[in-house]
Amino acid sequence: MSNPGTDLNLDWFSGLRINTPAVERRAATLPARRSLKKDHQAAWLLNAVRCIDLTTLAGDDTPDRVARLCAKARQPIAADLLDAMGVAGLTTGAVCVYPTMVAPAKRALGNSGIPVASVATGFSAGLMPLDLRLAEIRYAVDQGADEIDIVITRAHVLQGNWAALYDELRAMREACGAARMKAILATGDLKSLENVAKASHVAMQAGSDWIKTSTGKEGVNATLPVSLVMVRTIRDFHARTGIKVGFKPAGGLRTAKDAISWQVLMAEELGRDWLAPDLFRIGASSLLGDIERQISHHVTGRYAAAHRQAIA
Ligand SMILES: O=C[C@H](O)COP(=O)(O)O
Repeated sequence: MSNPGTDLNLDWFSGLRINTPAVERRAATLPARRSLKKDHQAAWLLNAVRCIDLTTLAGDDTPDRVARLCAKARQPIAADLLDAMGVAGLTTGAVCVYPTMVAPAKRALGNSGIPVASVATGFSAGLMPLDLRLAEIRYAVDQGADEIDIVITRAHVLQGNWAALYDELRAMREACGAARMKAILATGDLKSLENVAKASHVAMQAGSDWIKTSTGKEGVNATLPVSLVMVRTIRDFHARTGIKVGFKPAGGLRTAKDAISWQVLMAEELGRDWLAPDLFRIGASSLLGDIERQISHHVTGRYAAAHRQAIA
């Protein structure tokens, strides 16, 4: 189901103030919370795997590297470990690549049903004329992308130009056609939590299916305080419209502990519906290795040698 969006409603956030110390305090408690932690840790790690957008966004990406990544997306955890846990058919949520790598990814994923996400709109800075950014979206869709991860114009946020932000996002949404859209806010560039919340509102009003923290290329990428602010705007948007928008933290998530912390955030702030790949993705290039290590430890009681785990 995709988000049809709403008109631009500035009054939903014009008086918005954020108590930063309170947000930071609340975020700091999340990694230690018990709700999802100990008992079912392996199950939560498996759930994180099915929500990963397994990503390669490097200048030296090649079709071969993308094919290896896709093989990992199809079989993210060693078969013997999954057998031991009685789990079958586990894949990552998607594979995320640059537009010219969409076709190799589609080929490698075949009929696995795993979606291909493409970044577009002049990733990662987005500083290109709008018609070229829209053309890039259409190219990626034409190549077979199922999901498009766009970047916003940070200047629109920094200048409080909400109508311009809304209009560009609407045009991007339109260019996506049937593909689902993730709006990357690049929160590390937005200067304040108020700006993060306001940009989140506008992105949802303009019809984003997920809002995403970061490109992985900003100086500061996904953090728990920023994520808390974003998921609370998702909650607010849902309360006002009945529409469920997804969340994608991305950039710098590398450990199984990170995967648990962000799932605790989703469960506590939004509820269990937001723990499925339709509404939750983790954008990560190097998280899977640590998750596999922890699952291996869970199954065998010891840590596997690094060479046993395929590169994620
Ligand atoms: O969208 C995904 C990010 O580029 C991933 O960032 P990462 O390489 O820090 O995991």
